This record gives sequence, C-alpha cells and structure tokens, in this order.
Amino acid sequence: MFLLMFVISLAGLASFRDFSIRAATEHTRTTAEMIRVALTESMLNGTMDTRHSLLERIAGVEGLDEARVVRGDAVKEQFGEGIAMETQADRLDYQVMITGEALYTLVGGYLNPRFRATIPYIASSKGDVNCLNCHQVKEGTVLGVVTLSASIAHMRTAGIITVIVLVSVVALFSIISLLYLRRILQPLALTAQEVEHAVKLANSGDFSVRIQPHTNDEIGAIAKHFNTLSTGITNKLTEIRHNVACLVQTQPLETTDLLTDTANTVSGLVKVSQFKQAIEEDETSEEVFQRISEVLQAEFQFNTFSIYEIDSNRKQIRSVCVDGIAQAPIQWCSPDIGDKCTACRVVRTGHYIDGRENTLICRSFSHDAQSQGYKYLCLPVIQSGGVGSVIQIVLKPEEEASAERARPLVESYLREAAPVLQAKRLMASLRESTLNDAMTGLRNRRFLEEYAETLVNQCKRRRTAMTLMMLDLDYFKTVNDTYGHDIGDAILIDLAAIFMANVRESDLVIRYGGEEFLIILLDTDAEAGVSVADKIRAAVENHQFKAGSTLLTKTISIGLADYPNDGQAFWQALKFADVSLYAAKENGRNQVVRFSQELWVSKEKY
Ligand SMILES: Nc1nc2c(ncn2[C@@H]2O[C@H](COP(=O)(O)OP(=O)(O)OP(=O)(O)O)[C@@H](O)[C@H]2O)c(=O)[nH]1
Repeated sequence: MFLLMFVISLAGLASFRDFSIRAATEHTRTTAEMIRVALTESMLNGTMDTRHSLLERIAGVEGLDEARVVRGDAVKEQFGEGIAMETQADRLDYQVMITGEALYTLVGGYLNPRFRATIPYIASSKGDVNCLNCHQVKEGTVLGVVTLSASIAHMRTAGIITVIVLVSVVALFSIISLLYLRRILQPLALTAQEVEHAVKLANSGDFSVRIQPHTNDEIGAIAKHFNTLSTGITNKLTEIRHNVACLVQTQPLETTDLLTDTANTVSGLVKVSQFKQAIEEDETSEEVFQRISEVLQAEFQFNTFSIYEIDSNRKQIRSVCVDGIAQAPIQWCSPDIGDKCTACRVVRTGHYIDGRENTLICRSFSHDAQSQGYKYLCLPVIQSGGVGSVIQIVLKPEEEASAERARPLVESYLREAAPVLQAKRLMASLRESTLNDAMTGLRNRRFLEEYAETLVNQCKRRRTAMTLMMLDLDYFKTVNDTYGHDIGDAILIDLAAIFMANVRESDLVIRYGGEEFLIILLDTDAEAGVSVADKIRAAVENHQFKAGSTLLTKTISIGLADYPNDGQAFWQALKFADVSLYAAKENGRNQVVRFSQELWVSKEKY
C-alpha cells in the first residue's frame, strides 16, 4: 500500500513537472515571439532607438525575472554593438546563436528555481516581414537571441501541494478500502486459521477443537459444518472405542490420538479373530501353545516368557514353552512348582498377578530373574472354571509400561485360546481314556493296537529286541465263583500293581483282556526276559491277596517270546508268546515258558 502511494506520488510529481515545463516553455516562447514582433515593429516604425525602454518594461512584467536581447555578429557588423543590454551574452546565448536551436532549461537551483528560454531570431525572407530587406545577411542567419527567465517557485509549491493532496486522497482511499476489506476478509481469515489448526489436530487424532462461526454467511456455515463433522466423528469414534473396549473387556484408555488408537485396537482385534480361526483348526494343544508363543513375540515383542499347563488332578505344572522354545524346562519360576501347582499364585487365586510393583508377591518367581531386575505379569487361561494354563510374561524394566498397555489384548488372545485348549484337552483325555483300562489303570489292548507300530520302529532304530510276555492267573474262575467278582476285581488290581513294581518305568504293562495281561520289556531279549518273568511269577506266588477277611495265594502262568528273534513280525511274536502261555498252562501252570519252534506244532492246536 505504501509502495503504491510512493509510486503515485512520484508519478504525480513527474507529470506535474512535465506539465509545468511545457506550460513555461509555451509561455516564454510566446513572450519571446512578442518581443521579436515588437522589435521588428520598432525597426519598421523607426523607433528602434527607444527599444531600451521597451525591453525594460517587458522585463518588469510580473512573472518574468529577466528579458534581454543579444545581437548576433552579423547585426553588430551592420548596425553596431547596440545598447548595453544587447551585449551581455552568456554561454547559453552563444550556444543558441551557433546552433540556431531554441534552448529551454531550469536554472537557479533548489532555492530560486527559474525557467529560462533562449530563442534565436533567424533571418527569413518569408512571412509578413522580409528580414533580408534591412539585414544584409543570408537566409537563415541567426540575427540574435531573446533570453527570458521566469521564477517557477510558486509552480513548484503548487505542484507539491497538489501531490500532497493527491497522496492524501490516495492514502485516505487506501485506509478506507483497507478497513472495508478487513471487515469483509477478517472473518474469512480467522475461520481459515481456525480450520487449519483444527485440521492439523484432527490429523493427529484430536477432534476436540471447534471453530467459532464469526459471521452468518457462507464462512459461518463452513465453521458450523466443520463443527458438526468433528462432533459426529468424535461421537462415532468414542462409540467404536467403547464397543472395542467391551470386546477387550477393559476400560477405554485416555488418549490424545483417538483415531490412531481406535484403528490400532480394531486391527488388534482383527488379529485376535484370525488367531481364533487358526487355533480352531490346530490339531493339538501344543500347536495352540506354539501360536500363543508366536503372538507374544511377534505382536507384543515379548521375548522372555513362560507358558505353563496345569494338571489339576495331579497338582502339577508342566512347562510347555519358555522364551519361544517348546518343552524347555522351567526357567522363570522356581522348579518346585512342577510338582506343586498351588505354589503358582495364579493357579491359587485364579486371577492375573502383577509383579511389577512388588516381585515378591509370588514367592515362586525365579530369584535369579529378580536379581537381574526383571518383573513379571502372569495371566491365567481359565478352562472349566479353573486355571488350565498360565502365561508368565517376564519384563525388562523398559517393557513394564508397554506390558500394561498390551495386557487387555493379550487377555483377549487368551480368552479365545481358553475354549480351544479346553476342547483339545478334553479330546486328549477322552482319547487317553479309550487307551486305558479303567479298573487297573493299565494300558489296554486298543493302546497296543495304536502303539505297536511305534514300538516296532523304535526297536528297529535302536537295533534291539523286546520281550513280549503273556500272563494269565491260574484258576481265576474259582476266585470269582468262591468270593465273587468284586474280590476277583480287587485281585486283578493288586496283580497290576505287582506287575508295575517288577518292571522298569519304560516297560509297558497292558491289560490284554479279562484276566490276561501283556508285559512288553523294551530293549530286552527273551533270555533276559525269562528272569524278569520268573521274578514276576514268584512275586505273585508269594503275594497274599485279600479276599474279605481271608488271605489268598494265587499263581500265574507266563509265556514269552521276543521280537524280532522269535517272530519276524510283531503280531507273530505276540502269537508265539500266547502259544508259550498255553504251553505253561498245559504243563501244570505257575511257570514261565519261553517260546521255541517246537511249540508251534500247529496253528489249530492254539
Ligand atoms: N472278577 C473278574 N473276573 C474276570 C474279569 N475278566 C475275566 N474274569 C474271569 O476270569 C475267569 C477266567 O477263567 P478261565 O478262562 O476259565 O481260566 P482260569 O479259571 O483262570 O483257569 P486257567 O486260566 O485255565 O488257569 C472267568 O471266570 C472270567 O469271568 C474281570 O475283569 N474281573
């Protein structure tokens, strides 16, 4: 605006100066012409001698500072030097006499500015008066010059006043325009600033800013629409967050970035849902635990943790996974919890344990880990109303805050895992029950059918033999007949205990059917098996079975064969053991018979 005023002022001054010079030029030129005409008339009238007073009167005219005539050389030569004022030529007069060109210029400086015009008189035979009649010169000779000068101080003052008025008018107009524009544009600028600020905050997830409507026009409408939009988004996002928090079963956390936090939580829930689909299609609990381990590492960046499975019947805890390694031994808790699951505080209480404030809240947390400054967060997986598994997240100091934020989502994963683990566990125990004999607790024939192939492969891999021992109580029918089936059952249970006590833990004791048992001695050929069989036989013979108030002694017959030395196929070797048992019975019972080819007289016999 100031630049505009400056330009206008300069342009005004320049054009006024130009106009003044043009006016002065015209003015002096006319005056000079009048002097020339007057002098010519004096000459024609013969009053040339009185020209002195003519020139002085002209010089005295108001507005003129100077008016003089200078004779040229040709005139001087013809008519003499002339009067005194006609000889006072200065440099500019001479210049005009030489060039024959009129000269208009400003002189006198800033304090006394004057406009000077020096105009040549040129001899001419044309026009009203023929100069050559009197002057003995050639056509076009400069006869002399007239020099006039006039003060232009008053014009300069007038010019400055005009420019001041002009600039004032422009300035006034500018100020009024500015005020008017300000009145119109200020609400627009304010609204634009507020929208920019609000959009910036909205980009970082904060929709709380509202815009002040400054006018009732379109600008005000923009502010109102923006506010409606922000309120709508805030309400919807709050509703989504609340619903999501319900899904995660937690309170919505305070946040400054509503949008990003909500988006993150929703994408977290999508992953939980994908996790659920994946574990439902998994075959075993181990696979589910493996996925939980992967989630802890990949989704939450926890690398130190334990996954425990609780056997509430046996009061034991089994380490399923440690730091992502399956079946690794207990590391972050005291190993004692293995045989005493109630030493785990989560198992006892059924809720999550936060060991960040006080690591001693659970006495079973590893002392080593404590001394390294580790804390922990232990979460239960609730199955059938009890703690089925425990997830222990071991925290380095820098992970403590993130663990609290992650906890609701981790619990969502565990809630999804719980029924699946429950189903897998039920399936496993159901399957286990079909492979066990309920009365004696021994494995049953079905187990053998499923496990035989594994046994054979083990045997082949280790290049060892196994003894197959068929056992059958002698005259067991009489026990049932005399004392009843309950006593008979009790005797079978005692018998199972005797078997278990006389074989290695790795050996298999199977109730093959009725009062018939099969013992498989692993990595043992028939030679070694005979002595074990005899030990069992003696143990049975020496045992006193309770039959109500009386004590009974019983004997047992045992037939054995080995795989692969006696039978090339497992089931063939088993058949040979059975044949041997038959032979033991035939030979008088209470004895051990090792298979020999002679016993295999004919299949029909057995
Ligand atoms: N109490 C009871 N008896 C059973 C069970 N399973 C089979 N038995 C009985 O075991 C007896 C087997 O009799 P037998 O096959 O004749 O043989 P044994 O009397 O033992 O005579 P030997 O085998 O020839 O010495 C039958 O009476 C069956 O009812 C069981 O689970 N409980």
